[in-house]
Amino acid sequence: MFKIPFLDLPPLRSAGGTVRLPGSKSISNRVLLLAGLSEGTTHVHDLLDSDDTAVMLASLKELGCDLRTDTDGVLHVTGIGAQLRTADTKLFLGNAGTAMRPLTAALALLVATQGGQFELSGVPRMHERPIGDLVDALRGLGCQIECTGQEGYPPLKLTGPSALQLDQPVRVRGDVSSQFLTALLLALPLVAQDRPVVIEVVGELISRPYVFITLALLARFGIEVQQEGWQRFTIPAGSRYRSPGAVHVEGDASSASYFVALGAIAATGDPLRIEGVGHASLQGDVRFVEAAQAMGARVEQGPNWLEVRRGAWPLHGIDLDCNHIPDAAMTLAVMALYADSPTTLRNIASWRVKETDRIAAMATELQKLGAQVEEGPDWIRVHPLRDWQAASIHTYDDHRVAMCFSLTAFNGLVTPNAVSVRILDPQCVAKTFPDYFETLFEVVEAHAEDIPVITIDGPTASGKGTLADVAAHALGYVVLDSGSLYRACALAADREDIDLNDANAVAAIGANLNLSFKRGRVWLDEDDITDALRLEATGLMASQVAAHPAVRAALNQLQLNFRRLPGLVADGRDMGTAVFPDAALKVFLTASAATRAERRHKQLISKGISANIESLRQDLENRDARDKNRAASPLHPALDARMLDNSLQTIEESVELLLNWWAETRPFAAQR
Ligand SMILES: Nc1ncnc2c1ncn2[C@@H]1O[C@H](COP(=O)(O)OP(=O)(O)O)[C@@H](O)[C@H]1O
Ligand SMILES: Nc1ccn([C@@H]2O[C@H](COP(=O)(O)OP(=O)(O)O)[C@@H](O)[C@H]2O)c(=O)n1
Repeated sequence: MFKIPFLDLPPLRSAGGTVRLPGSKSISNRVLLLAGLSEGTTHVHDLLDSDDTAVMLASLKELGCDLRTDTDGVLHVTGIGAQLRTADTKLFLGNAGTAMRPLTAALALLVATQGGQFELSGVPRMHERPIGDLVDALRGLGCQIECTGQEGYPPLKLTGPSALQLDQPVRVRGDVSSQFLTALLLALPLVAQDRPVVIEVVGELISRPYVFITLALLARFGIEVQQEGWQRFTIPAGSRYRSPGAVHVEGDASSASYFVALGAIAATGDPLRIEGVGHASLQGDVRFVEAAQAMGARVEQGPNWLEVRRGAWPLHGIDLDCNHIPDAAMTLAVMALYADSPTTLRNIASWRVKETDRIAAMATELQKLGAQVEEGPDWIRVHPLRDWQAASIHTYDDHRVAMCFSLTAFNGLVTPNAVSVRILDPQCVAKTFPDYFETLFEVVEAHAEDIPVITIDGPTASGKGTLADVAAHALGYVVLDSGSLYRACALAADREDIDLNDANAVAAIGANLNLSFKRGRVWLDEDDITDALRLEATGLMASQVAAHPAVRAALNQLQLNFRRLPGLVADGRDMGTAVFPDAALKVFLTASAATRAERRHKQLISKGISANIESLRQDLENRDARDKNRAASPLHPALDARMLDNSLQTIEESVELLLNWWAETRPFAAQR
């Protein structure tokens, strides 16, 4: 996950390959609640690992469920068998609507029948998301619920016991959110032992596919709800939650929408294969596929997979009632930018009460890119965009805003003047798809020259590696420590007893280096060479082999291969002058010889390697001289490098300066 303030996406050009989707959020949290209320143990496979499921799991634990994850990642949930184990608890539910609504209903009924007190709260945004219709329905049954902040919104205090009146149908509004009905359907079996319980929906039920998921999962847990259309539901007398044993959670169909769109926009060669959802999925959002097809996507599907390619290009504008795919429909608003005519998405009033007011958010952010957008209370119209502006996209703590705006990075497919897109707070995707951006980068390609590079060159122990690591971390970029390649090459040659003056023999070793980088360690073939690499003796050998043009040529491609999405910070001697001459920012980092000798001394001592400061200084001055005076790629600043002497700076000060310089090169600096 990119835990950084912003992630810059350079122009992306094509897509292809295979994506395995994380588990569905809707299914995961419903399954968890049902397993938590059931008797017996449920073995949950492919559960989504996200903020929202973490909230539900923490709540179940608090309520006394036994949770265990085995080495295969299967979660074993032993439920409370509808019996409260704790009577007075506060639950913090973050911004997880899929936890707040059903837990409110279940706990309100449990305290009404068994006594106790629960307080349910969340983040500030959760306290702005209405829950009044559910509270009213539960109060109508006899539950005691207090809205401790504003009436109709969390936080809530649930107290009991209290008498329940179950002989009349429970009435709930269905036209604002189907989550209220889902909450009641999931919870009312708790009180349907002696008599059937009837729920009547007031108003036209929206988002029916989500209710369909609820009914299907209830059936798996032993509760067969009788349904009369979408207005009346009866939970039969004698209903009891029973664990079905194993449950496999489907891939998240809403998450699939970004990759379906990606295929429609950019899979011009191989298709984009999406594993985890298909025509047999329970989730209504798989019908996003039909909308994408209407816009031009070519889709093949099996029971649990999809393969998507570009069909029509540009895409076609559509006019669609999105009631059946409320979450996935946001993706259409971004696809609309690549269309040949305006796209109108209707019947999306529920967008206004999600993680953020999604109609307003989409309109504002699309306009930042230059798009013409119109909106109404329950609709949005997006016009095709050809004259794009680089933009910094606010994500409103809304995972879907972040994910769907990543697709705007393909603007170079409809304009010659491709622009980069900045996604603010990219870690908000943790709500449903923590590794979304990593997954995206695995199946998309950019032109190498579009992938931004920062180079940091300079003499030994000036702090290049340190600065490169911290800066790369802050930007979410890949790091190349080019010195380690020269060091590894020298080490490999030395191990084979090759004369380090034999340029061709060392170059042959360099061309076939089998290096891998795993969890901060460096491996040469089967050997962990991390520690050997850092020895001063290895540095000296590296400087020796680095003087051979043939060795430099042999290692060149290896270094270019590090230019990967979303960007690169490369440190060495000739990163800005020879390997990445087109880098957007080149820094030449120096510090006095005395300072550098002192730093290297401290560094070695801290690693338990003994060293003498005078001889270190002598060695580094010799190495500087050799690096500066060699014929092949000598150490010198690039003409367009920015000079940074950090002798008197802390690491933090150097990093801040570099990031400020970087911000100046970015097209959206003003919007930050
Ligand atoms: N600006 C700085 N101020 C103080 N110490 C620094 C600074 N930059 C780096 N160092 C320290 O100097 C040592 C050498 O830095 P390193 O990044 O390994 O240098 P290089 O990659 O240029 O050889 C490290 O222990 C590092 O913590
Ligand atoms: N891009 C690079 C990086 C390193 N090198 C050589 O490899 C040696 C070791 O590099 P390094 O970056 O690991 O060295 P330190 O600066 O960390 O001591 C340097 O002294 C250079 O001679 C190079 O020639 N070109």
